[in-house]
Amino acid sequence: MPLRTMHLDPEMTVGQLQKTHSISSVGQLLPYGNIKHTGLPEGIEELEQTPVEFNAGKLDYADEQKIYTTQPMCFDEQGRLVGAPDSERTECFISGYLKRKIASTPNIGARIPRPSSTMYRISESLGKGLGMFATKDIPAGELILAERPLMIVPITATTTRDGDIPKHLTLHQMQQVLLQDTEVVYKVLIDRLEPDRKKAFYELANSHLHNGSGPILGRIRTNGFGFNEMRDLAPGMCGGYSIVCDELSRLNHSCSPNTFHRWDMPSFTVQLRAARHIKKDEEITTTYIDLTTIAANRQKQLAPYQIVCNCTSCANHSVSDPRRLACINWEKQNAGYVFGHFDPESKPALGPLMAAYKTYVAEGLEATSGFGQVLEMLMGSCAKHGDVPNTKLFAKKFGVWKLSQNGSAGNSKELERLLMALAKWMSIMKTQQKLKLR
Ligand SMILES: C[S@@+](CC[C@H](N)C(=O)[O-])C[C@H]1O[C@@H](n2cnc3c(N)ncnc32)[C@H](O)[C@@H]1O
Repeated sequence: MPLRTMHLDPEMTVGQLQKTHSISSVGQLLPYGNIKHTGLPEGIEELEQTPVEFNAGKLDYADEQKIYTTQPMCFDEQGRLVGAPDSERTECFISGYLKRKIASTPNIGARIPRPSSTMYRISESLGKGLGMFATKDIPAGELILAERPLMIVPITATTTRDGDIPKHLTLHQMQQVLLQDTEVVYKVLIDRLEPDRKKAFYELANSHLHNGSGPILGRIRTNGFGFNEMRDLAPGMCGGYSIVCDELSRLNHSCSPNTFHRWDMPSFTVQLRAARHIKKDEEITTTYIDLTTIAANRQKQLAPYQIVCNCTSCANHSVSDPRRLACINWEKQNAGYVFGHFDPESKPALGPLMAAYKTYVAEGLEATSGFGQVLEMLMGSCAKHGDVPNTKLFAKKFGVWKLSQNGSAGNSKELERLLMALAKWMSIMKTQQKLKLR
């Protein structure tokens, strides 16, 4: 069972805990809220950071070895390794496994995609600090921003004390040691950031002021994104990473977010796209949590961010909860659905599909995979029923949804391909129907 889900006695000692768990697994148990005794316990000296070697081209590390590295690697026309420009460098503390995975990505260090124009401003958002707002109408699927992160670090607290933590410390004290050590380990990265990027990092919000996290870790915990593509998947490792950006860190949470975000390995960027039409001056939002649950559970998930959400769904939970439950049930009924494998021989009833579509839209859940599923099934079902206008309509919507998930640069091209494939499929079906009629 992951340590995170266990109820451990904070007064249990390190010696007792080590019988069943590794020290590093305690780093996953980051405390939040107001903690009484923070800082290094008496008698524990501050961690001394040993000199750090940076070697961009070196790859022969053990999978689990954690290394400091500046990414992404970029190559000149002759194929020689050159760094990215200062303002486009990401400072990382990652495993040897992940460094190799990044290095083996085709076209790594690709150009950062640029949106067609500037579409947002950062300004005050009532009761939420700063936020991101649309400066024009943004159509669904549009790229709003692609940003190379400031830093990438493990999601857990980290130490280089290696087994040197006294056995008499309590779990709570040990957490505090790990939090302090993490600050020392990550300071190396922050000090390597180009001055404007370093300033941008320290200007980020920090909602972890009273739990023992230092100014660096507090900001990382407040602002980091996590992505499946950036995980340690080598045997025996399951570590996730926290990816901290500058502008994208200003995205506030909503339980009905109007954007998708994804990690694009070749350009080494986090990419933000509109999940539905966003009106000028509307706040641009993302989600920090799992959306497919009722308001009370969402509030629990938001507690570590010190957020009491008052989005429309939370504020009107008596109306919203039944709709969310309908979406959750729909996803359960269709669990195991594989995109692109819609069975043209099946003829799902249009009524329940249209009802599911309307519920997702009413709940503002366009950014979920369930919504993509509804769109693809609707597209197929309309085609099967010979409803050409609605097939086109849902094919277009599904194309936009898919684009936002996959993020290929040429949006109209991908859509065109999808429509052509669909047209071909419909003409085959028409021919089949004709053959049946004869
Ligand atoms: C990633 S930052 C977002 C940007 C932040 N508002 C700022 O000023 O830089 C996360 C923090 O913003 C605030 N926040 C984000 N979404 C919120 C919401 N829906 N309601 C209240 N506060 C929110 C919380 O303080 C949270 O810890």
